[in-house]
Amino acid sequence: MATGRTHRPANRSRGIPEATVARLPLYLRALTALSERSVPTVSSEELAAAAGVNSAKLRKDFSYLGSYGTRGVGYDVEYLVYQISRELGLTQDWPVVIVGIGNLGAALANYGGFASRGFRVAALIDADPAMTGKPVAGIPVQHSDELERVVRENGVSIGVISTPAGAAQQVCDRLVAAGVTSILNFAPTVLNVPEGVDVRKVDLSIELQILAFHEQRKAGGEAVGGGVLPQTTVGRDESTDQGPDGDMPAVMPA
Ligand SMILES: NC(=O)c1ccc[n+]([C@@H]2O[C@H](COP(=O)([O-])OP(=O)(O)OC[C@H]3O[C@@H](n4cnc5c(N)ncnc54)[C@H](O)[C@@H]3O)[C@@H](O)[C@H]2O)c1
Repeated sequence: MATGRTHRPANRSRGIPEATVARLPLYLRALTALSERSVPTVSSEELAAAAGVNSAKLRKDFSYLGSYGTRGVGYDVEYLVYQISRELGLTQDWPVVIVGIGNLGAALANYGGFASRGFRVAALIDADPAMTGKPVAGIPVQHSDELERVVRENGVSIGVISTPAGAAQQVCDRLVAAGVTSILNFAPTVLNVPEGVDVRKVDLSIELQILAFHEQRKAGGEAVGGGVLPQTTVGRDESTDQGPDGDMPAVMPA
């Protein structure tokens, strides 16, 4: 099996840099909050602050969408919500399957934020026969023997893996063979996937390690190797305010 790509510099269809794609959900979240308050327009500075992103970067990102705002007025909130949703493919419903319904899988299944963003949890799958038929978040868990049928019948293209690390590659292979082309992997292991399959990896312990690094630096001011590190990143949200083409999101390419 071919090794999965770990870096995709630009969005396949429109040449949007991957770092911009990673920030679009942040803009969308901030814009949705404005929309809910019926705010009609927003300046790049206000939106950048709400999204936790630098405003020059925001303007550059929006230029990829062909959205330049109106001088003195700003950006039309509703139109930007529509544009970003369309760009992210959120104007359609995405059935998602979660495999591994333990502590994490159950928490994910119970998370209401997926449905409100167009991700419908179509099925829950677990290898433990004792789990079969048990409802989690109102959805009966199905045995992993059913994985291929469930993927096919629900037209699932996004799979979430929350199994132990040792089972993740095998689960991934079965999901891909069944037709899944995007994987969100929570298991602490690197997955190999064929060309054309996207893997994103979430690892909260890595985020904590990065915070620990900064805590250590704040406490001592000394960098690894004895040199004092530059102060520019202190107080920055490194998951959103990235370097020139740097990308350190909480959800990482696998
Ligand atoms: N990414 C993160 O930030 C993060 C945070 C917490 C946990 N995790 C990881 O998520 C995974 C799940 O953690 P947890 O605490 O929910 O574990 P858990 O033991 O509570 O649940 C794992 C579930 O996977 C099922 N399972 C095992 N093999 C399977 C297979 N082949 N097919 C289908 N289901 C299978 C088990 O029956 C069990 O229900 C672990 O790999 C853990 O390291 C990641």
